[in-house]
This record gives sequence, structure tokens and C-alpha cells, in this order.
Amino acid sequence: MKDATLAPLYSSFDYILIGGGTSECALAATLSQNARVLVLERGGSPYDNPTASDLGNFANALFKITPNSWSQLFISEDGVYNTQHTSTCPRWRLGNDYVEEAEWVREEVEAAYEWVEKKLVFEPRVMGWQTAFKDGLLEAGVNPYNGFTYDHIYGTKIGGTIFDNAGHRHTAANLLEYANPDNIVVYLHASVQKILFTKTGRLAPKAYEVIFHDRNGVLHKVELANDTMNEVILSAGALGSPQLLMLSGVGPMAHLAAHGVKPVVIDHPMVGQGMGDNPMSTIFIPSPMPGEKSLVQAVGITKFDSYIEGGNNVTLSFDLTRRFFDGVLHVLNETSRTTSSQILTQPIVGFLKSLDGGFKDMTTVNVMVQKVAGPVSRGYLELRNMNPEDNPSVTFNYYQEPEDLNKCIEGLKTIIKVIDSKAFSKYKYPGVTARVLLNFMLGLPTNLRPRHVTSVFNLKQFCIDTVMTMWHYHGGCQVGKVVDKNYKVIGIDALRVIDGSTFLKSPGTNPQATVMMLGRYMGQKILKERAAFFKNQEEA
Ligand SMILES: Cc1cc2nc3c(=O)[nH]c(=O)nc-3n(C[C@H](O)[C@H](O)[C@H](O)COP(=O)(O)OP(=O)(O)OC[C@H]3O[C@@H](n4cnc5c(N)ncnc54)[C@H](O)[C@@H]3O)c2cc1C
Repeated sequence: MKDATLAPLYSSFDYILIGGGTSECALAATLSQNARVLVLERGGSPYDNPTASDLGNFANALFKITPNSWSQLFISEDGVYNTQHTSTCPRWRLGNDYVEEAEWVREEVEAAYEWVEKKLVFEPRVMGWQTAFKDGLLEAGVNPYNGFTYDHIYGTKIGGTIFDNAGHRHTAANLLEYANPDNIVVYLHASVQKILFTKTGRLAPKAYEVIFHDRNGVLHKVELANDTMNEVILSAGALGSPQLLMLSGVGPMAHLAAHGVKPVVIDHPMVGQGMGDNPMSTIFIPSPMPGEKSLVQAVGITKFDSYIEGGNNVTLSFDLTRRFFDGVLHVLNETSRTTSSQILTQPIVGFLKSLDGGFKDMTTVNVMVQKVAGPVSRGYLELRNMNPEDNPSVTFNYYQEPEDLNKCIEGLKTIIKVIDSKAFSKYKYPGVTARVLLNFMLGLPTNLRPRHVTSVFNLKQFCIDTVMTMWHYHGGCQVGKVVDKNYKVIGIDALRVIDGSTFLKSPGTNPQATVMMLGRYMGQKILKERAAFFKNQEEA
């Protein structure tokens, strides 16, 4: 990995990979076995500060939104805070029914998962809180108990984790250890501005060059080496990929024209459509039992498609919490002209005042969350301006579809049963009822949406009022709409999108393992196509 300031002004490669995130690390390592690969990542290295994302620092890493941090805050038009990654930090594998729908080859999917797992997935050491949570899920009817497994099956299980037993987080960047070092260059702080296309007669436009700038603002150009099989592969994530396609002239024509994008290379109305974010509901549970820390280990996979997870003694710094909310207010201020007028800042202002009341430096929280699978509700992404580093405008339309709302209600009912279960009783204060906890959540500025007094009695309204993100947003370049089944951008040559933006729904309980698997799977497929092409050429 090198800083982009060291990049030549002109260079050429067989594959130019945009974004060094979850899918791209797997893809780059694989392609480098047989081709010359360049990775352009606008973030930094996870190795610069290796303990920052350790188990104990998890929440603080998330709340840290300074320019050099790994989280880049964005606020959806629905009034929900979210962060997109800069740099890499993945999680754990899940098998799923996606394989048939995606028309992937099952054996190759299995092999790709195993390739990922070998480098960065561990069996967690399950202690008291997670054991009580697991037993509570079983008492609440999330049966059967499936033990420790990577598989995505109904019931309660212990899943894999990317935290090793010392609490150190492993990331997709570890997959680069598989790469052929002679064939790969990774530039960090390389912010891609645009993909350029050639257009000859009636032939489809063809990607041939990528422009990026380094952190000094110096522009660099990189071309595809002159070979039929070479490609640009976009893996800038669910926000970055549709945004960069649009900025490069591939998107809904009227929208591009309205923003002055020139030239419009191809009218692609579905770019930016189908954005989904799995709604999350959260319940904090004060515990009389301090001690061991844990993040998602036991998981309840219900038949009504709500996934239930939890963690305990998650440490939170008040200073970072305050700075996070200052950041929220700043982002709202910056985007006030293009942001929905439904967004309310009052809850934050009130919350910040209450922090001034004098809290300790740190607090710890125990938490149970439910994630709505799918989701069915869908939104869209639009440009705000021509700067690829600014967040685009995103609307997820949480709970627009009643099906999503029903999953949330059932999920919350299950969490309440777990809190009330015999197994969990020693991890909550006596007399603490679900209603008290719901009321507490309603008082926190977990989003910028209006609150209703009825929400404490009405789970449907509670879901709507307190919706948060699980950070599993996806869509924008969906398969069958923007890319074909081989992840090639429809109507364009030498350009694929391979990342979470292609998903029709979020895979498994948590998507990262599948995103990494996809990078490996497609890398293998592309190399096979490449080898077959050159063999045919030799024989001809
Ligand atoms: C805070 C957070 C916590 C999460 N926790 C979990 C979890 O516990 N388990 C789980 O399974 N999933 C989790 N997820 C979801 C998971 O991380 C994503 O689904 C997955 O990372 C998506 O992978 P991707 O390859 O599509 O995009 P990303 O991994 O986001 O990769 C995109 C990369 O492209 C880069 N990029 C974007 N634009 C440009 C540009 N113009 N030029 C150069 N580079 C660019 C970005 O910096 C980024 O590194 C979490 C997500 C977040 C944000």
C-alpha cells in the first residue's frame, strides 16, 4: 500500500479497481494472480492505527467522524444518521438463499467463503451475557438452537466473528495477504473523480481511463492497458458506486443534465434506484452486572424475518458522542438547501444540553437490536453536486411497506420476551419493564424524526419513530437493472460494478462475509474468462 502522492501522473494496468473496501480487497487479491491490478482507495490504511477498531473501541470508532477517521457521516432524507466506510472493516460470513436467486454456482460460493474465512473469521468465546441472551432467545421461541455455525438457518445460533480472542478486529485488508505482490499496486488517499469512455460509431461506450486525485489535489490518469479483456471495476459501495457512475455520465439523463454532467455517456434510468437500508430498532438495557464485553455472538434468526443480536458493556465516550452530534448539526447546516424539511434538530439540541448536565467521561451500554430483513421498502440516490467526496442525497423510505413494519413489531415483541425471560433476569435491574426501556429510547436522539407520545404503547409507532440504520445499505446499481448477472454495466464495455450496490436485498443476517465472498467469486470467474480468451486466441 502506498500513498497516492507517490503515484505517477500517467500509468496503465490490466484492471483498475475503484474503492479498496470489502469486496475489492478480495477481488484485487484474486485478480493479481494473473493480471496487473491497480486499487484506488480514497481512505487510509487499517494498519495505521491497528487497535482503533478493537472490540473495546467499537462504538467510539463509529462515533468518530473527524476527517481522518474511518466513518464518513451522512444523513438520509428520512432523518436517519448513517456512516459510510472509508477504508476497510468487515465482519462475518453467512450462508443464504441468495445463491439460487443470484444464479451463483454453489460449490464456488462455498469455496469463496472458505477462502475468506481462513484469513479472518473466528469462533467467539461466549461468556455470561451472550449465554443469557442466547437462552433468552430460546425461551422467547426462536428455536431450534443450532450451536456454532456460519450457516444462515432459522433458530438461535452462535455466529463467526472477525474479532480474534484478544478482541482485535481483522479486516478485508487481510485478504490482500493472498495477493501476488509483483502484480498489484494499492494507492491510498486516491480519490477517483471520473471514469472516461470512448465512443466509436454505433459501438457501446467503452471505459478506458480513470482520473483520481491525491491528497495534495494533484490529478493522476490511469488507462487500461491495450487488451480486450481489461476492465475498470467499480466497488465504491452503495453510495459511492452509483454516485461515481452518475458523475461519469452514466445515469438518468434528465438528472445528469440538471447537474451539468458532461458528456452524458448513456441514459441509465435505474442508476441510483432501489436503495435499501435495513431498519434497526435498538433497546438499551442497564445492567447490574459489569464485566466482560461482547459484540454480536448469539443471533436469533426468526421465521418472520427479523434478526436479533446484542452486545454488552459497549464503551462510549461522551466527548465523541458530543462531537458526533456536533457533526450531525454541521452536516445538516451544510446541506440545508437540499435536505428534507421534515428533519428535526430539536432532539439533538435538547440532548446536548442534557450532556452539559455533567456526565462521566465514558459510559457502557448493553444493547439488543433487531434488524428487518430485506427490506421491501426502497428509495433512491441523487447527486447533490459534482464533488465525488461529498455525500449524495439518499432516501431510503423506511417502513413505507407494511411488510417491513410487521417484521419490526414482531422483532421487538421477541426482544421484550428475551428481556423478560428467566435466563436473562440477572442481567437487568429488578422492576425494569419493557415500557420503561421503550420510554428511555424515545428520549434519545437516535434519529431526527418526530416522536409521538403514543409510541411507548404502540410498537408500530415506536418502530417508525426510533428507526436507526444497521449500516447495511445497498442497491443503486442492482443486478438486472444496472448490471447484468456478470456484474457488467448494461450497455457499456469494459466496466463492471462488484459490491453491495448490486444487491437486491441485504444477504444473510449481516452482509460483509457475502460481500467479500462476491469479490473472490467474481475474481475467479473473471480470471477463468481471461484464461479462456487467451487460450482461444493462441489456438486461432
Ligand atoms: C459502521 C458500519 C458497521 C458495519 N458493521 C457490519 C457488521 O458488523 N457486519 C456486517 O456484516 N456488515 C457490517 N457493515 C456493512 C458492511 O460493512 C457493508 O455491507 C460492506 O462493507 C459493503 O462493502 P462494499 O464493498 O460494497 O463497500 P465498502 O466496503 O464501503 O467499500 C467501498 C470503498 O470505496 C471507497 N470509495 C468510495 N468512493 C470512492 C472514490 N470516489 N474514490 C476512491 N475510493 C472510493 C470507500 O472509501 C470504501 O473503502 C457495517 C457497515 C458500516 C458502515
